[in-house]
Amino acid sequence: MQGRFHLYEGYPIQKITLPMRVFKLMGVQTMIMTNAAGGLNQDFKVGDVMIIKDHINMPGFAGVSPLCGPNEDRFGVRFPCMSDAYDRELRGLALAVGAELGFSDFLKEGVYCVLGGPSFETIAECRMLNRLGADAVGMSTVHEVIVSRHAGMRCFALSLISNKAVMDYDSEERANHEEVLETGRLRAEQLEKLVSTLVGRIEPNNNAC
Ligand SMILES: O=P(O)(O)O[C@@H]1C[C@H](O)[C@@H](CO)O1
Ligand SMILES: Nc1nc2[nH]cnc2c(=O)[nH]1
Repeated sequence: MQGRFHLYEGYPIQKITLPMRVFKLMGVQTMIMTNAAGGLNQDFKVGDVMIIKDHINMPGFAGVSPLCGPNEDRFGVRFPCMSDAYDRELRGLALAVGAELGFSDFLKEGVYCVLGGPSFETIAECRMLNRLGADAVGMSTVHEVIVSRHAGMRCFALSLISNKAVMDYDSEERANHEEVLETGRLRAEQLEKLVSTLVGRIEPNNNAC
């Protein structure tokens, strides 16, 4: 996809995730997703690339899920499991490929938390999310992962840490979209190399539904 839809743009969540079901019908077995995210983990630096190992679905806590409504049995079960949402094998492969490419210095693993946006987080929100176990915060990806997993596709996702979440009341730093875009430009070539090399190494998913 060239870009994606977001909740903050006003789309119903089922429309945001419709492309995943189209991909499933086209025969796609493995979804690879990327996003820009704010770094909550104090060990993360701007420009780090976080392999997502798990997520916290904040809108889900409030009953906002792409799977709300009658279940589409053609795609998957009513109550899909999410404890293995981010494929362990693909995460391992990405770490290995990243090491081969000399990217280990900026390749991390962690937990992504999705919020609705479009406002960036307050300092209190960042502190809370960090204490809850999130390493990065953003406005996408999780809904897409949920629908992909529901349909039996494997998922792999990367967060580019485009800015550091502000956690300190004395800080002069302010989250802003220009910094997000600039960090994206700086890492674009390496991210492209990482993903294209990874794709070249992925075996077909023989367990796909
Ligand atoms: O689509 P992603 O999650 O990569 O985009 C993030 C969330 C907002 O669209 C934007 C904020 O700068 O970056
Ligand atoms: N919610 C959120 N989304 C982002 N996308 C890029 N940076 C950020 C951030 O700091 N917070």
